[in-house]
Amino acid sequence: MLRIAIQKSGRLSEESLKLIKECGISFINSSLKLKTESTNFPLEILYLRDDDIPGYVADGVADIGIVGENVLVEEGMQQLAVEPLGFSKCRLSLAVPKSDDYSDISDLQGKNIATSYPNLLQSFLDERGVQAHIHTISGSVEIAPSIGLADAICDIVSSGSTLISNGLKEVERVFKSQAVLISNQSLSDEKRAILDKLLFRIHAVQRAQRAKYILLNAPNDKVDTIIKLLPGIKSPTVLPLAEEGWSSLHSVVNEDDFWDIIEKLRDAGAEGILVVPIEKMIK
Ligand SMILES: Nc1ncnc2c1ncn2[C@@H]1O[C@H](COP(=O)(O)OP(=O)(O)OP(=O)(O)O)[C@@H](O)[C@H]1O
Ligand SMILES: O=P(O)(O)OC[C@H]1O[C@H](OP(=O)(O)OP(=O)(O)O)[C@H](O)[C@@H]1O
Ligand SMILES: [Mg+2]
Repeated sequence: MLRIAIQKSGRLSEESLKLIKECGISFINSSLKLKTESTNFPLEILYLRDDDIPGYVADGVADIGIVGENVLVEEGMQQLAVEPLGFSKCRLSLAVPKSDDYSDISDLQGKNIATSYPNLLQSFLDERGVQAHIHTISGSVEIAPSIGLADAICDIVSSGSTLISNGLKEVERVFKSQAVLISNQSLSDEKRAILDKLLFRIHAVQRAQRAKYILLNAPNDKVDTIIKLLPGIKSPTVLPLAEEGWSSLHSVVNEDDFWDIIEKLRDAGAEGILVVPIEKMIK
């Protein structure tokens, strides 16, 4: 049995649970139970505060975990990282009151900065030769300038709406983060084998998230031109349509190239283009 620690409630919880479910791992989810066992995979889930997850994984209380890279690096536990998971993307940024004249980082020399990430902030300031007073608080950081607690803040930003609502503007990006899978460094062979199985499933889910299945119809004389437009795929499926002189082409395209390709395909004579999500993709 492998033990995974995930955040009980917060910005990582929903996506962490979704990933586990998309891997075909079932469990009974109750908001009151802080430990559950999967009914069809050797996995036990522990629901914890995110800040505690790296420590528990390092100590072997949990075998693996999902946590923000910002927390992992803040706690000096980068060595536990297995791989990024592509969700809970955000940045750690410095912000000042919107009416401040800010030109560069030297403006923060000697200032008070409130943050929940003192280590990440300290190394950012050190690298730039700026000395400031770091005031560590555990939450509601954006309130600090308006109550006279600090001149600036360093906190998580995603859409930027919390900053705007609190009369602040983002002035420096300190760290880019996303959710990361972490693991204890001395797993037994049995646990390592379960982790490999889980990683195999995670990769299939991740590959599918980036890919779309595309189906289109084209006159036979356009098929060769259209095949050349489909990137990265050696050989798309070509099937004859019931209508004489027409074919149906099936292929997989990357989400990032999607709109670009769709336009080119249409210009090349493709019709009835269907784009369908893919649930799992095994190489
Ligand atoms: N607005 C956001 N958008 C995307 N990701 C975010 C956002 N805010 C935080 N995160 C990421 O999610 C992680 C957890 O954020 P959250 O705000 O839920 O933490 P918390 O309040 O410390 O939770 P806990 O109660 O577990 O200690 C952060 O460390 C960061 O990596
Ligand atoms: O740029 P935005 O999209 O506004 O997101 C940023 C906010 O999100 C996080 O807080 P959260 O809402 O998770 O609450 P918390 O402070 O209680 O953790 C973070 O601490 C910021 O305050
Ligand atoms: Mg926390």
